[in-house]
Amino acid sequence: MERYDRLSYIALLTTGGTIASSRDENGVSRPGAARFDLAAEVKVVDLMSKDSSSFDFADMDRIVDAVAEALEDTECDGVVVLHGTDTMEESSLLVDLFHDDPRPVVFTGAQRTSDHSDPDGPANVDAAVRAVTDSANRGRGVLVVFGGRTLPARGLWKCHTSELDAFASSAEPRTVLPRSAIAGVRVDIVALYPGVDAVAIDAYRAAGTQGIVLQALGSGNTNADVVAAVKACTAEGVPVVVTTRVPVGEIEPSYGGGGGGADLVDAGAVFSPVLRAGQARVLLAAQIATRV
Ligand SMILES: NC(=O)C[C@H](N)C(=O)O
Repeated sequence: MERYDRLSYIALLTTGGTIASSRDENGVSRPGAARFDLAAEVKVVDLMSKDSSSFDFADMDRIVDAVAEALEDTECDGVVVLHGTDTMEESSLLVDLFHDDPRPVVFTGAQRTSDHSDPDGPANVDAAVRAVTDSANRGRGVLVVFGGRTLPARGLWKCHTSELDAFASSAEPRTVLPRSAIAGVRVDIVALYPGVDAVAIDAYRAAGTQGIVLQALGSGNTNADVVAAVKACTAEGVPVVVTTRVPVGEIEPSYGGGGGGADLVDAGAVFSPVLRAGQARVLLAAQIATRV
């Protein structure tokens, strides 16, 4: 039986977000430093102090590298990452895609600023630290502990703008990729809607996109103009991944008729069975970066 009764220390990486933010006299939130009293031995690494909605792939690479660096120390029992909620689904997935170590990596953050009269950050950090020290979480990949829930990063999406349990997840099986930076990889998301034309897809293709994620309708459907534009992309070797704007349920190519999911597959697109657009984009970028 695996022994896990020793607590050396936990690495706590801070990146900004609401958990580290306070509000000015106009009620506008801005990130500062995140500090907590914790009943565990914690080594704090201040990586960034940004709202996560302004993160780019280079920022996410920095988090991946910092997690890997923390885990190089065998005395480190696991990592907690404090992160804004807006793009937690992207960063936590990217770390998970490369995380080949049984020690837990747990993301958390907050919906309320640190100067709120009843902030949610302290309880979330406390729960995240406890999750890292829980031997049951070894080998589960990257987790998000937030608002009383413990969720796998793979399949995560932010499902509420203000509720304290802001996330949901539809986990899919983990496969781990060789670690590679994704900064510089260009993958674009195209939102589809009734009457959409090929302008956005053609513009991204002209801009040199390396991959396109379609946020399609229903179980993965659109119209014939989009199918033709997808065919032009895949003919040039630009991969196209189909997701949906519907938050829950499987995505599958079950319709024909010229613009259905089956037509998209005939045009060379591939379906993302579970991941929605934000995470499908990160997965495609990582696959392009690692040339899987
Ligand atoms: N609740 C939050 O953390 C939202 C914030 N805009 C962020 O993602 O950094």
